[in-house]
Amino acid sequence: MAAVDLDDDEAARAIEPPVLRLTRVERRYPEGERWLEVLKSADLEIRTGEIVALCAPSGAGKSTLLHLAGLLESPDGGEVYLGGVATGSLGDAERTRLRRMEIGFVYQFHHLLPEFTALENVMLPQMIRGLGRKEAAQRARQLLSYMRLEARAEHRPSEMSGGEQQRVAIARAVANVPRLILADEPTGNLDPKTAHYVFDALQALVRASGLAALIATHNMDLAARMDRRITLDEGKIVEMA
Ligand SMILES: Nc1ncnc2c1ncn2[C@@H]1O[C@H](COP(=O)(O)OP(=O)(O)OP(=O)(O)O)[C@@H](O)[C@H]1O
Repeated sequence: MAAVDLDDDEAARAIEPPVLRLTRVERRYPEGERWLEVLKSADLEIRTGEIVALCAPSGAGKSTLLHLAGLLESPDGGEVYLGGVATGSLGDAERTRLRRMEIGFVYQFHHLLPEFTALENVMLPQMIRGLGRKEAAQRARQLLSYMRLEARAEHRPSEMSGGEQQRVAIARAVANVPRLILADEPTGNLDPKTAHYVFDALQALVRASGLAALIATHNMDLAARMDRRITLDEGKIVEMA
């Protein structure tokens, strides 16, 4: 039998469970007297190190998929696994704990707290998880400097550009060392050049920290730079060329 030649990293990745796995996931919403079937037997696997673009027309179910992957909603059928853990049978407290530990969210609008500085915004999720102020500040400074924002650490969101605010939001999303980044149009309100710059920062962080990311975007130039592209077709997840 021919030996398979894998390097150590590849071998480790092949053994470990996918960061995110959906099997035969269903989600429907009531629509008058009927049901709107948004996801119908949707399957997906995302592994460590992968950045996957989610490209689909408006209303196809991108946010629904991100909410299910982020344990913000539960499927009507099928299973969502995070790091190999089947989440369907978990109670609310366990789902919240897993979400806080494993997932970082990035939205189209940064949702930074306006009265806090960039540094404090990145410190906050860590302090909510129980880290001391000093350690949280140290990690926040590291992340901001990784994002080339050290000079903006003491600025409030209103004193920063859109691209800078979004880079702070990315630093905040990874502050608790999650395994998965879920992003909904993270560059949707940025000009094309800034969008690429923000994506560069996100990509570098995902690669450096061994995360995975699922990024909903309408920007096909950005999608082309990601490892894989998926779309939604009649409630199923389909790989794009
Ligand atoms: N809570 C809900 N109750 C009823 N219908 C819903 C609910 N959430 C979403 N929908 C419907 O499900 C479909 C998919 O919505 P979703 O927000 O996932 O799409 P999307 O691809 O993210 O769209 P967009 O790109 O416009 O944000 C839409 O037709 C939407 O109206």
